[in-house]
Amino acid sequence: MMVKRGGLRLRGVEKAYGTGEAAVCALRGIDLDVAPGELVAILGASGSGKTTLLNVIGGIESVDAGSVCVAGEEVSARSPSALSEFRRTHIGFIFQFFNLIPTLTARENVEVVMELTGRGDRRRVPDLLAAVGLTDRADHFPAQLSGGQQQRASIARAIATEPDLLLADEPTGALDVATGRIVLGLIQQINKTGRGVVMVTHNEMASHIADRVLRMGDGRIVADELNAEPTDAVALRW
Ligand SMILES: Nc1ncnc2c1ncn2[C@@H]1O[C@H](COP(=O)(O)OP(=O)(O)OP(=O)(O)O)[C@@H](O)[C@H]1O
Repeated sequence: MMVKRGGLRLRGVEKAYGTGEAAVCALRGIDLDVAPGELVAILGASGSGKTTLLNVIGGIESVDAGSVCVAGEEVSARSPSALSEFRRTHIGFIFQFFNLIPTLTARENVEVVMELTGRGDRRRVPDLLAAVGLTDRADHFPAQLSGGQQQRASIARAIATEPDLLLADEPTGALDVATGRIVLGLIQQINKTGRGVVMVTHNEMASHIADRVLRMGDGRIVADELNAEPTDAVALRW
């Protein structure tokens, strides 16, 4: 039986950037439970706190108050080194602008995270690249790849370490519609292997692939809706 992973429990999470009069309050008391294996989309206006929430879940940002529990582990109140250990073990990230290392090929970008984290099986790299449709571009550098191909390489990299939870920040934001649909399809496939996914998007249509849609406004979750029938990415139109 498939094991579902990557559940979340956030309680009273607050986060501000800066101090005193210049402080910007990005999260104003977030309570959130996500079941293991759920695919959650987060929508909301620019500046509403979506990326901050994703970064708090992924242990990229610390919190000022409250607790964050991911895949059964308490993340808040960890030291920076314990946080990076947590990220290595549990989280895969996908970003809007791919964040590949420009001096490494697609294959090497996948291999290097395995080396750095000591996780994943290097013999699986060809399979990972095949799964994202990049076999014939494996030895190309990022600058020699299209945006969609770079995002596919970054997806292979994100799952190379066998994470419990995939965090995607605007994964289709820099892509055309057809390419975005392919990337969303890959995200959906990864979710079907039991991994949790939290995806920030500006695209209402992209959120239709999710089991659940959260909307943020001014540092709070202002709506939380289950999607009874998530759409297959291949059928998305926008
Ligand atoms: N490093 C930072 N330093 C200071 N303020 C920040 C920082 N990062 C984010 N903020 C502020 O925190 C608030 C929430 O930002 P966040 O990036 O989480 O929003 P968002 O919903 O992801 O926005 P967008 O859709 O534009 O990416 C905004 O007011 C933003 O200006």
